[in-house]
Amino acid sequence: MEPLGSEETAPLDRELTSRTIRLTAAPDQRVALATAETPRTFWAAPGEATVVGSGSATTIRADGRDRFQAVQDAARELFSAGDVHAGALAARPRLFGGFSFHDEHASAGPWGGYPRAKFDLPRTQLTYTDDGTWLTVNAVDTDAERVERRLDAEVERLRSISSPDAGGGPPGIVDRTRTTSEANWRRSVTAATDRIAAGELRKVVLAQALRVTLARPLLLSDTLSRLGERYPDCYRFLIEPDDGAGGFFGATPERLVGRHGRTVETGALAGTTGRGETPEEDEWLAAELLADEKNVHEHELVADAVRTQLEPYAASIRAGERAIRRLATVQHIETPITAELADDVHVLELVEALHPTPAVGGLPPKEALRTIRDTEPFERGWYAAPVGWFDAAGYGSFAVAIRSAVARDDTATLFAGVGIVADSDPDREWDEVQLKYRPILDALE
Ligand SMILES: C=C(O[C@@H]1C=C(C(=O)O)C=C[C@H]1O)C(=O)O
Repeated sequence: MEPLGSEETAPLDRELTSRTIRLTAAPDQRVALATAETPRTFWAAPGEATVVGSGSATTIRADGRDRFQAVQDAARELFSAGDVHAGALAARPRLFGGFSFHDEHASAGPWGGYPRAKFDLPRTQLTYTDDGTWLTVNAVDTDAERVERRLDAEVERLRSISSPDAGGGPPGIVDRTRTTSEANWRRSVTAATDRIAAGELRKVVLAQALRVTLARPLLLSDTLSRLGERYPDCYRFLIEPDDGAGGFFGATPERLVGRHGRTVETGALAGTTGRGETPEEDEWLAAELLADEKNVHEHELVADAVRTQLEPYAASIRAGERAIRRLATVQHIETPITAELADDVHVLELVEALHPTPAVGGLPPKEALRTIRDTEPFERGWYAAPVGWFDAAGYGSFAVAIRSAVARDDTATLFAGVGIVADSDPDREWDEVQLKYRPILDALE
């Protein structure tokens, strides 16, 4: 990476020190997360190393309209002067976090402690790869000797952890409150389809929130482990505010964008049906979905928008075949899209260009976002927004934070949405929202 500041312009007290060691024995991911300091980080993604982060060596926050650029600038400064011995690529320093869905976002209610952008450099990071587990200790404004002492102490601590019991299953749900009644939903969907018919909109994704009261406190380490059993091919994440109160977590099937070298991987995921009772019924539902004009149209709007947004950056773009993505509770239409970059473009620039795709926003984007703001009676917060990580080179991986919830004390707020197009039926869309709550509801009740 091209360092931005010279020795003089990069103040010494921002210097990053990072040390890594390969562990011969490591606690499993659930135990590592259960015993981590707040704010904790968890990231598990298909084809990637799994990361458990403990505490924060430094936090980058941005609250302005230029939040994507502001995070990139702060990270460039952080990474410009460093004493980094990573040992393995996967164990290099990375910033983990995300953004709010809307540019205008209020850090209130369940979203207290969530600014418009926040990324943590974990103080201690465990990286689980196919060929071993690595421990990394990061620090800013500390001398190398202290960092090395912390590394030794952390190896000892990890060796002596006795496994906390898995908390005895899901916490259970004692009460539920919907943000949206069926009557209001019908009115909102009909208003949206009327506007689509009038040519003011082409697609809008409307969401609902569901607040549940839990019978017992939620153990997020257990919850993420349960989600991993049912959704091994999804992006599982946990982000916490600085004080650790109010974790945002989920298991999402949707990649926003990944960049490694000049290769960009993204895709379109939109169009939904349920799962069958038997393999034959699954196949029948999948075939029906792929042949359904409304769902294919809804999907193609997303695929076209992703290709168009990537074009200015790409030397080449390739879209794969439309296919079925089968999950434990639903089936989606998916089109993988890959591109080769013409230049060295930071992954956050691609995140900004793509978010929100019409899979979670709509078309035209501005009109759809205004409709979402005017219609939804709750704050989306970080729901359906980009979550993930990036490194000093501007490489990274981001998912769309759907199939998610934010939990605080004995409550959790779940979110789920659906794409509304011209011939959407309010009752069917209502049922689809309920289906999309299932991954998180099943992990809680
Ligand atoms: C908005 C959500 O899902 C999105 C909407 C889909 C649809 O309308 O078919 C499918 C997958 C996601 O892109 C959600 O799960 O909350």
